[in-house]
Amino acid sequence: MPTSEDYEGQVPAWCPGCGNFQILSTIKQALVELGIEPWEVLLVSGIGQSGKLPHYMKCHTFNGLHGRTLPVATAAKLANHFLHVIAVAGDGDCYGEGGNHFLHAIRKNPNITLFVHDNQIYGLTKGQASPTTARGTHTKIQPYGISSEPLNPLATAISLDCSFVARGFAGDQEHLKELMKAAITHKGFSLLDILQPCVTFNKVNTFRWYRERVYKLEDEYDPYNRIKAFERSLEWGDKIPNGIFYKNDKETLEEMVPTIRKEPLVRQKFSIEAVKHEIDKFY
Ligand SMILES: Cc1ncc(C[n+]2csc(CCOP(=O)(O)OP(=O)(O)O)c2C)c(N)n1
Repeated sequence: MPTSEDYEGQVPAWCPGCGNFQILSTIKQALVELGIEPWEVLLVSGIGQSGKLPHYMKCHTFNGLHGRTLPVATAAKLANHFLHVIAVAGDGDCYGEGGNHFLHAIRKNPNITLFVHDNQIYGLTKGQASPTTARGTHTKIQPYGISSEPLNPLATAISLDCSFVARGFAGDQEHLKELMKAAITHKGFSLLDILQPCVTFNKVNTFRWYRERVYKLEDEYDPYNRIKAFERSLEWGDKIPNGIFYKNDKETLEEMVPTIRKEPLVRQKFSIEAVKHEIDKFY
């Protein structure tokens, strides 16, 4: 069985008090409790403070371009679907620069896990607005206030019939760990949006601000009811629900590709005849 030390990477270079520390230690705890060995995991990221997370863990890692986390993660999963592929991204990285990929990864439904460190700001580049920044927020380069409506990632994902949609809070690690475990073990594209205070550039959505508002979805809440899930995903303000909002059991991308059903692509011998044979079957 793996231990947390097996996953130990470099010392993080984040600001003291950053919510990313809790996310990092919770990912390690979740993987250890699931009995997943470091060599069975691929962590993929783009660019940002959150994008640095794979450097701080010892497992397979890929640090790609800003916004391109999901195409890399999807390709890796198709190449070796025996790996647990976990993509980590910031709200800017995933919903802004990578917004197009976010929509289409949900539609494709590869069996990968996505953790979004949602601090409602661009952290690495020092505090510009991201797609989840509240309307009217003032930043150093948006002194008149943000004019755009914030993107609601959960509502967007549910509207696209995403296979698993959840939200957690970096300040409640026990609950976050259970959500991470559920997301990793779910078969299908799993989104876990994580409320992650940025102590340096977001002075509004602080740990205290969240603690006063977050609550867990009720035990009797049914995550298979898509319409109810959509309604709950719109709740934001004085009360912010966390938990598993929605899930379904639909077929994954890998299951729909007949050539990799039995054996991952990386373990197959490449032969042009075999490829021609597969193509001929369809035409
Ligand atoms: C294509 C491209 N556009 C812009 C940048 C500059 N850039 C690097 S990180 C970043 C924002 C990161 O914010 P977010 O994804 O929310 O992550 P955080 O740092 O808050 O964790 C930007 C705009 C870049 N590296 N590449």
